[in-house]
Amino acid sequence: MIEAIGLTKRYGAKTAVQDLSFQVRPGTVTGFLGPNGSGKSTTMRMIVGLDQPTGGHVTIGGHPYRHVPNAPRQVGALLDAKAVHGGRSARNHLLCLAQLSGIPARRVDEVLGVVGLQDVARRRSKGFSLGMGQRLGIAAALLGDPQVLLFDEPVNGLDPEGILWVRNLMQSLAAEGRTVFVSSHLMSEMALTAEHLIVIGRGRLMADMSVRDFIAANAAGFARVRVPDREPGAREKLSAALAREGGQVLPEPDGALRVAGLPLPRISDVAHGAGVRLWELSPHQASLEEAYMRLTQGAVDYRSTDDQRTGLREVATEGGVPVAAPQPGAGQPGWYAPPPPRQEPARTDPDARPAGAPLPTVPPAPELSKSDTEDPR
Ligand SMILES: Nc1ncnc2c1ncn2[C@@H]1O[C@H](COP(=O)(O)OP(=O)(O)OP(=O)(O)O)[C@@H](O)[C@H]1O
Repeated sequence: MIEAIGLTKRYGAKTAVQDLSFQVRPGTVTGFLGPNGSGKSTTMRMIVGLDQPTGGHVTIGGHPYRHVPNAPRQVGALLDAKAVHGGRSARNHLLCLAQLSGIPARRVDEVLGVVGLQDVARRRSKGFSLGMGQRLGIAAALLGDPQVLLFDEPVNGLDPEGILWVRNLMQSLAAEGRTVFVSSHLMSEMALTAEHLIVIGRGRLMADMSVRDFIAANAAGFARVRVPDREPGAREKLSAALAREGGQVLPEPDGALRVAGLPLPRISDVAHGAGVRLWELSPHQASLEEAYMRLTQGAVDYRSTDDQRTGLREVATEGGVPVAAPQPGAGQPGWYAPPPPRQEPARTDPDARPAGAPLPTVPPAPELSKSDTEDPR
């Protein structure tokens, strides 16, 4: 088990990790999520003794990494796949690591096979692609057959077959009772791989719970409702009726309605009561991505804006009329995070938003104030 207590790391005035406490337990894959620059790599480096905490401590099996008995055989990590001597072959790189840790040379060939690099084992790693480098890093982590494994963005650069392989590998390592801690920005992949999540934002703990609980706590399920296309006014009539019942109704780009806050049988009854026929009434689970976006949107440091290409493009026109350029910060089209389930649903006035109007942006999560995230010293 990995245990962090009050873990803090400052680089000069920058607080990268602040008062972080969590446990990573054996037997399950634990995902480590957070926006760019939130402190994931710093935390992982402190776990394996590559960075010293400014405050607090972190242990593996009850010991700081330096005092873990036979650490290279107990703990394996992929932290930076590029940290390889490029002039050495993949096999020689692993042989060096094996010799330093007292691992028999035959294990090198075993792990080369496990990661699928046996055919390029004698090639210099500086010619490796991003995905091949990742595979070599994973081989190094597996070398000592360790009980505790850390992977910092292991699927970065891997092809779809490689991503599936990493997913299966993580899960089988955990099923063998090992502790597996893995960071990733690929939410769909994390939803399939991890059972438990630790989410940080600006160096602070934001969530420590199962994937299922995380989605349930941060994004509500919803229903999709569709009325016959050729029944004028039916959609608006149903929207109004559902809103009166406390439903939160939003138009979907394809003309359907997204309804949160009402169970499916109630939606059906309301439609019946309003005299509106339904062509679709289907339940939908919010995704990990939606839940993650909702939780972390107030803790994102690096946010993109639309590219205005000022002075670089001709004004687009439709029939001689200039077409408005998209406005920065207007939200990502097609993306909508449902509200957390415990939030009081805001009643929707269907008259206020015509069919096909842009989907609303969600209210921001509470911002961490600067004084929360930066050490005053
Ligand atoms: N050696 C260092 N010196 C100074 N600042 C650092 C150092 N290492 C990390 N930081 C800063 O600490 C913060 C956390 O960085 P870290 O790499 O841990 O984030 P991350 O969550 O892993 O980000 P990403 O998802 O982009 O990989 C960032 O603001 C980063 O600039």
